Order: sequence, then structure tokens, then C-alpha cells
Amino acid sequence: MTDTPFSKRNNPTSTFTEWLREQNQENWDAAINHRFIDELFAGSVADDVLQHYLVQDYQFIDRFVALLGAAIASADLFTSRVRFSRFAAMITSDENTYFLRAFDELGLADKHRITPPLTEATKAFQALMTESAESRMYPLCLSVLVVAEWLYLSWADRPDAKLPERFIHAEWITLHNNPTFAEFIGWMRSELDRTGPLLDAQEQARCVGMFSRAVALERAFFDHVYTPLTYS
Ligand SMILES: Cc1ncc(CO)c(N)n1
Repeated sequence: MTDTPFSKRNNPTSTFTEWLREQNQENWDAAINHRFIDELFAGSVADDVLQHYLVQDYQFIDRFVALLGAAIASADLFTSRVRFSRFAAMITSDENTYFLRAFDELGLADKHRITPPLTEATKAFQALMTESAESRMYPLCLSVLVVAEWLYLSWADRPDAKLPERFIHAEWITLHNNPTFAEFIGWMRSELDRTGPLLDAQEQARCVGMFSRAVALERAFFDHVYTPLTYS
């Protein structure tokens, strides 16, 4: 990892978020081209693999919504709070009901919707989200939120791909590649592009650190679905 501040970056035309992503290109590309994503588009993910992914991801989403709350609380503008609040409403409605319908389809017991065993990857992600929320600094909250949403838009954006038949596959794609979602990511990046460069070198290094951890964890999270737990 480099300690070079944004103002001394090699490529002077890159924005703050581009600069952050450039430093994590290998993990980013491995995540968005992951076997799991190829199988999701093909509709061929094994049910126990998808179930494991969704059970663990529901626990990710719990802390993710808490982190959205921290972004709402720490944002410097009312207009930013409004946009994040609307996004939080989407996650806690359309996305939440997708999880519940998918759990029904996959026959998942109630206890695993609420308190499943947590994997190391899930715990590490939860710890990162708690740390960034507890910083109470808007750009640090954004550094983790931007990875989670921008990386998901990046894997889901395959314009020539046909949607798979089953809703448990297709809806997980359309939740992450629809125009409203894409527009929101553009806005959220512009928020980090606006507030990140104003930080001092030490605080920028914290952004770099959290962004990098988040990208590495996204990759690890996809890797770990192929050793699914049994939820009986
Ligand atoms: C692990 C992970 N990262 C990002 C997203 C997008 O919200 C998600 N659902 N799960």
C-alpha cells in the first residue's frame, strides 16, 4: 500500500475514487469476474452455494444498513442525508423482501435468517463496517459504502447478458444493475470525490486502508461461498 497522498498521485486526471480503485485493481477485477458471478448469470449456481451466500450476505446487510445510518448522521449536507435515506429505504424494502422470498424458495429455517453461524469472511466485513461507522467521519463511511455498491454495479453491468430464468438469480442481478442504482453510485462516488481530497494525508491514508480492506473482503466473500455451511 502506498502512503502517497491524492495530491501527489501518478495520474493527475484521476478522481479520488478512481485513484482508490487503481490501487486495488487486481482484487477488484478478480471479484467482478468471479466464478460465482459467471454462474449467477448462467443461472447455474448450486442451491446450497446460493443459500450460503445469501444467509451470510443478510448478516452483511444488517451492518451495512447501520453504516448507512452513520453516513446519514455524519454527512455535511442535508441533500446528502436525503439521498442516503432514500437508498436505505430501497435496501430495507425491495432488497429485504428479495432475501425473504429467496429464503422461502430455498426452504431456509427461520433461525438462520436471524442468527446463523457467521463465517470468518462475514465477521471481518462486519468489523470493517463497524470500524468505519464508528469513525463518525463521512469520507470514511463513504470509502466502505462506495466499494460495496460500485463493485456490485461493476459485476452486474453485463449489457449483453441474458437474464437467468429463476428469480433467485435474476433479481440479484437486476437489484444491482438498474438505472436508479447506477445513478446512485455515480452520486455516491461524487460525494467521496468531493470530500476525500479535503482530508489531511493521515486521514486519506485511513480512506486508502479501508477501501483496500473492503475490496479484498469482497473477493474473499465470493471465494468463500464454495465451501458452504449446512443450514439445517
Ligand atoms: C458482500 C456484499 N457486498 C456488497 C453488497 C451490495 O450491497 C452486498 N449485498 N454484499
